Amino acid sequence: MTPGARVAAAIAVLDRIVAGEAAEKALVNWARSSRFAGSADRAAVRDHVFDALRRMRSAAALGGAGTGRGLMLGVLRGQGVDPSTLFTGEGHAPAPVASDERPRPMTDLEALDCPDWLAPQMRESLGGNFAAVMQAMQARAPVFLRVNLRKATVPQAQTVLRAEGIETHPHPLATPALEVVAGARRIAGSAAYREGLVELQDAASQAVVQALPLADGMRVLDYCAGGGGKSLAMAALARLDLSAHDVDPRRMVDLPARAARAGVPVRTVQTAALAAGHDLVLADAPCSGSGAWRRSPEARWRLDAARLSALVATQAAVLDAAAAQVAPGGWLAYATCSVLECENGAAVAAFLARSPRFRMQRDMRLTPLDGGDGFYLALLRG
Ligand SMILES: C[S@@+](CC[C@H](N)C(=O)[O-])C[C@H]1O[C@@H](n2cnc3c(N)ncnc32)[C@H](O)[C@@H]1O
Repeated sequence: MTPGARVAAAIAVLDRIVAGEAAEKALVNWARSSRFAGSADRAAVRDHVFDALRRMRSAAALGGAGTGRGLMLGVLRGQGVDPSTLFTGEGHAPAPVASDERPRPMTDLEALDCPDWLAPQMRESLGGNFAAVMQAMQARAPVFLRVNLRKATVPQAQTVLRAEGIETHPHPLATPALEVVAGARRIAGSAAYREGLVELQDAASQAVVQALPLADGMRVLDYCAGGGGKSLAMAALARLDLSAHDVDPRRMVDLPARAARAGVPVRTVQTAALAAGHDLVLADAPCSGSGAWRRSPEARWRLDAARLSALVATQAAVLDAAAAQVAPGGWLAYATCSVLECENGAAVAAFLARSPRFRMQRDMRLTPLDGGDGFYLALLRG
């Protein structure tokens, strides 16, 4: 595909997303109906689409319309690319830019790609960092790996990765964290990945696990395990008696194979089989994902006030249920990948007010300005 044809494909995919289709589904549907597209084409179209989703408001203003075409015009203008070099009308490229397809002025919140309704809460949560964090979330997220310290040291993993064309730098957010600076698309096929030397995991997610008071022999429950990213990271740090649980056990289907590849023991547990008395329970609760909007940019536009209140209610229920699994004197660790205080400090304050058995020991707030996703962690002792 020519660069112009890739832009035209992104416009078609964006039109479907604007009409309500989920981004991943729209991309898969496009790829299925475009067998001529190779992997480099698919990657380029995906990058265009996700660049537009990260900047939907500012791109619409720069492109003069909120359609797929307007968004792509705006994305290119925002990147300093003259759209007329791609909108040529030749072959499969989009039609030439018309004289009325001009940028229009934008508000401060449009320029920051912040939904109007959420701005007051975002400002209150982020204080003086509001604009800088919103700007950081307009960019692509770095790719991070977690070195599995059970199998390799950080320099050893770097050497193996380099031999496969993957260049990395250690990242200060967490000891096993590597930022990938070249060759990211080779990771999934690399021996280092297949043999469990490294896992894909955001550096802030790794920092959250590193901040947990883990020690050999502890009985630990990952209460909201999902795919088990944090279970695996915990198991790599200490020799634990570790159980992974999720209200939706289908999310954990790949976990036994991932644990085997990593060479760590993780037991998956159904809700009915949960047995209280854990030294540490991690509740990595479902949340708005407002710290991870670089990675999942659609979430920013799909969130609304009703969904946010429902999430806060779920977080309260998760905290109460997870707390019941903590042994006397044990730890309850509450985490979200949100930067919103209603899901973070306020959720924990409300929990502590109704659960006098627990005391706050420390908490940690990370934003994309620290390099990884936005994350919150509260360590409570019961
Ligand atoms: C943020 S994700 C977990 C991500 C995972 N810990 C990781 O690091 O890859 C939240 C998970 O909580 C689960 N969940 C939602 N409600 C829950 C509940 N009431 N009890 C337990 N898990 C729940 C969801 O199914 C989802 O997999």
